[in-house]
Amino acid sequence: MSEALSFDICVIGAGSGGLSVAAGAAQLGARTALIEGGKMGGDCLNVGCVPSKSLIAAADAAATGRRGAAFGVDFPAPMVDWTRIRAHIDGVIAAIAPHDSVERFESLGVRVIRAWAKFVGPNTVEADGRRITAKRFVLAVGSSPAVPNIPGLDTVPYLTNETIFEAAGPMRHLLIVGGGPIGAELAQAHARLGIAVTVIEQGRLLSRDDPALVDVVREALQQDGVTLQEGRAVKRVARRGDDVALTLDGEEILGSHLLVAVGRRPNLDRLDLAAARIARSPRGILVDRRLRTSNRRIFAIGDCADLPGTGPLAFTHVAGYHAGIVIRNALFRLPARIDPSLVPRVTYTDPELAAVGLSMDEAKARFPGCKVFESLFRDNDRARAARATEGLIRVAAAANGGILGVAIVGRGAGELLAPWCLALRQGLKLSAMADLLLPYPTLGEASKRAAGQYYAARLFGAGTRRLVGALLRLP
Ligand SMILES: Cc1cc2nc3c(=O)[nH]c(=O)nc-3n(C[C@H](O)[C@H](O)[C@H](O)COP(=O)(O)OP(=O)(O)OC[C@H]3O[C@@H](n4cnc5c(N)ncnc54)[C@H](O)[C@@H]3O)c2cc1C
Ligand SMILES: NC(=O)c1ccc[n+]([C@@H]2O[C@H](COP(=O)([O-])OP(=O)(O)OC[C@H]3O[C@@H](n4cnc5c(N)ncnc54)[C@H](O)[C@@H]3O)[C@@H](O)[C@H]2O)c1
Repeated sequence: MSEALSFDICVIGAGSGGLSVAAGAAQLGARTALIEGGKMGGDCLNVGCVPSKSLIAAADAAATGRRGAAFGVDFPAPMVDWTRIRAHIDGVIAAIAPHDSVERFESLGVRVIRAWAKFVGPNTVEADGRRITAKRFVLAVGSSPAVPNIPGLDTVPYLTNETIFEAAGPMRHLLIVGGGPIGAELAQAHARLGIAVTVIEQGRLLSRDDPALVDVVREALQQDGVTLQEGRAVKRVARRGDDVALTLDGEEILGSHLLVAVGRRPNLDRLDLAAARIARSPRGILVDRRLRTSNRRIFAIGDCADLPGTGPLAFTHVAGYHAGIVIRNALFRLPARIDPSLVPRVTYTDPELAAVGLSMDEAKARFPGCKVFESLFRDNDRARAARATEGLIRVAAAANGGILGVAIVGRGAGELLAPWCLALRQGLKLSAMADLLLPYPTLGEASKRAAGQYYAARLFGAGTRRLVGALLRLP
């Protein structure tokens, strides 16, 4: 007979979302179980954010030499040693891994079970031959790379985010299907490390972002040597000797390696959701803004959750945000709800592309008096000194100065977004940013400059001039 275990809260999936819930619940005194079938740390640590940002850092080092020429400092062409790059990536993962380890979670009082979990009833799962019941379950099972239905794809070897980092090495020509964040980041990183790269995107590059800002990224990718085929679909895939051949309306492109990066699908196949009466959509487990599933004792968070009416929000910080909402709902019985409009995102190309709040078009459509203010990096003295003038900040504001959305492209855009995230979260107006006293010269002054435009028309308008004129006439 299988062992029976009972908990206050049982978390399935030890990735960004599940680990946060389990750590929080155990430290609040709840009897907590954490079930993980794959690697502790999930996608972000093992095959997502951490290895990708580590590879990008190596690629940035390779690009530094080229940037030097603009200042009169010349470097020899970079020598790329892929064995050491792989060791660097593995080293970063290994340095973070203890934080996500079984040992750490057991030391916090969590019962960690290394097995795949499957529902056998509305409040019972089975894992590793044990029956586990809990008052609350949290599903944090993440997502996997989607595989497009392209004839011939199953006849060739192809890479995904799950295999590309361990395969990191010299490649003659990397073909990437998909120009979303994964395609764009990895295309630039590989190109900077000396590999020929072609991206085939059926729509446009980074289609969720402001087209004018994406233009700046597109230009940078092309300067790094990436060939972009936008608005083109792959009709067929075939082997040509050692190469992979992609057919796009008549033309054939040959490459030595193929990376598929066309989006995600939720990891739901193993769970038997029907046994727990949990409703799902093709995009994931259906949740409300409290992250409750159709079974009110079960929550779903992170990449596997689908909140109708919002686009995909597959980010590590979203999984962490969800975890905090679930802790409040499940343990404190507070009706906490997520606010998807506060979710920021950064694509770590160089220059970076960052955004929070409404897009400029959404803001104009939803707020009739909305105005968009823009500040260019080329007008910022720090950007000029660093010769990093390709960038801009756009801010959409309501007629009363309320901040509706911000989008930034440029060096360090992700860091520049932080004060805007704070402003949106706190419901601050543009005056808060315009009033800031900032050190000179910093890139942050570009944000202040964008905000200041809202007041410039009023400050230097006829009314203020009349007032100052009257005051000047006083003795
Ligand atoms: C290449 C790449 C780069 C990325 N870069 C960034 C970035 O820079 N910034 C950012 O914010 N986001 C980034 N992301 C997205 C980020 O990795 C995910 O949004 C995040 O990992 C989602 O966390 P999660 O907890 O929902 O799922 P995961 O981290 O995927 O964890 C889910 C876990 O559940 C386990 N599991 C699944 N089913 C079961 C089951 N039945 N029983 C037991 N265990 C199960 C899995 O093995 C997995 O370990 C990137 C993603 C990729 C692929
Ligand atoms: N910096 C970050 O935060 C970061 C980085 C990487 C990934 N992520 C997360 O991971 C998610 C997945 O990333 P992604 O880039 O795989 O997915 P995505 O859905 O964001 O982009 C996929 C792209 O592939 C294109 N596409 C789909 N089918 C195609 C086909 N048959 N041929 C050509 N193009 C095709 C789509 O038009 C789309 O532009 C992201 O949405 C994001 O949430 C985040």
